Amino acid sequence: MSETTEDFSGLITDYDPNFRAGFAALVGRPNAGKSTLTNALVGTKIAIMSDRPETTRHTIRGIVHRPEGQIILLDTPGYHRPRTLLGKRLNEMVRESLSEVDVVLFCLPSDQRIGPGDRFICAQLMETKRPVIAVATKSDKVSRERLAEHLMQINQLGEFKAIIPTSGLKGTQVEELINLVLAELPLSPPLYPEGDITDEPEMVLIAELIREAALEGVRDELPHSLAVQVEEIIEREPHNEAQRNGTEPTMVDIHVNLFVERDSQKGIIIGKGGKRLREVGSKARKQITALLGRRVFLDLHVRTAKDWQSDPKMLGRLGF
Ligand SMILES: Nc1nc2c(ncn2[C@@H]2O[C@H](COP(=O)(O)OP(=O)(O)OP(=O)(O)O)[C@@H](O)[C@H]2O)c(=O)[nH]1
Repeated sequence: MSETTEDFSGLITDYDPNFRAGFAALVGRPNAGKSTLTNALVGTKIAIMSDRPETTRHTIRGIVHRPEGQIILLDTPGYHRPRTLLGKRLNEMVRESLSEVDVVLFCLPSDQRIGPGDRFICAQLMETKRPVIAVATKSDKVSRERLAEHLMQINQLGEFKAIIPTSGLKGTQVEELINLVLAELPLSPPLYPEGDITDEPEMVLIAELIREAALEGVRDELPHSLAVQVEEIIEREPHNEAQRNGTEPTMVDIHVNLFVERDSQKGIIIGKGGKRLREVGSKARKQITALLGRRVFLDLHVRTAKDWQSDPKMLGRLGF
C-alpha cells in the first residue's frame, strides 16, 4: 500500500508501518551554520541567513520529506550569555524547544576551535538526555587535516550518537546526515502532509524577510535593537473578473512596524529623504510577493520604542 489518505481529522491514516517521523533541533553557538544547514536539509530558503551573529530570533521549522520518514526541524536561536530580558527569554526558548525534540543536531563549525561556549552548550545537551548528533559544519572551509583534528576534538567533548562533517553551503554529506537523523526518530505516521515546508505563520516569515532587508548593509549595533512587527494583513476587494471568480488572487495590504530603541537608529533605517527605507520596502516586497504568490502593498512605519528589549509588555507584543 503506498497510497496515502487523510481522514476528517486531518490525520494520515494509511502509511508504511516502518515510517519514522519526529522532531530535530539544531543547536550551536551563533554563526555555527545552523540556518544554512537547515536550508540545505529542507532544500528551500526558509531560515534567514545573515553574516551577523544571533539574528535567528524565532524558532523556524522546516520539514524534510523522504519516502522512509519525515524530519521536523527546529532552527533555534543560539545560546548566549543573557544581558537583557530578551537574552534570558531567548535561552528559555532554546531550552523549551529542546524539551520536545527526538534528536539534537549540535553544530560545531570546523573553521573554529572548540571553546568555552561550545562546552557550555554541550553540558546542557548532555543533561537533556536526548540523543545528540555532532555536526562538524562548514567542512568546505578547512583542510582534511584540520577537519580530522576537529572531529577528534568533538569526540572528546561528549557522548554522541554520531559525529559527521557536513557543508550546508556545498550540500556535502547532507543526505547522510538525514539518514542518521531518521534512525533516531520513532516509528510514526507522517506528521505533516507532503509538500509542507514550514508551518511557521506567514506573519513571522514576512517579519523576518523585512528584518533581513532592513539590516542589510548596516554594519553597526542595529541587529539587537531592531524588531519587526506585522500589525495586520488586509485582503483587498476583488477589482476584476478573474479576482471575482477566484482564478487570480486579490492584492493584500501589509502594515508593518519597525521598532528601534533610539531616534538616531531611526535615521539609519530611513536614510536621507527616506531613500533607504524605500529600498528596504522594495526588496522585501518582492520576496513577500514570491512567498504569498500575490501582489502586495507594503506599508512600513519606523517607530522608536525605548528599551523594548527589557520591556515585558513590548516583548509580548513582538511575539517573544
Ligand atoms: N563556507 C561555508 N560557509 C558557511 C557554511 N554554513 C554557513 N556558512 C556561513 O557562515 C555564516 C553563518 O551561517 P548561518 O547559517 O547564518 O549561521 P547560524 O548558526 O544560523 O547563525 P545564527 O542565526 O547567528 O545563530 C554565514 O555567513 C554563512 O554563509 C558552510 O557550510 N560553508
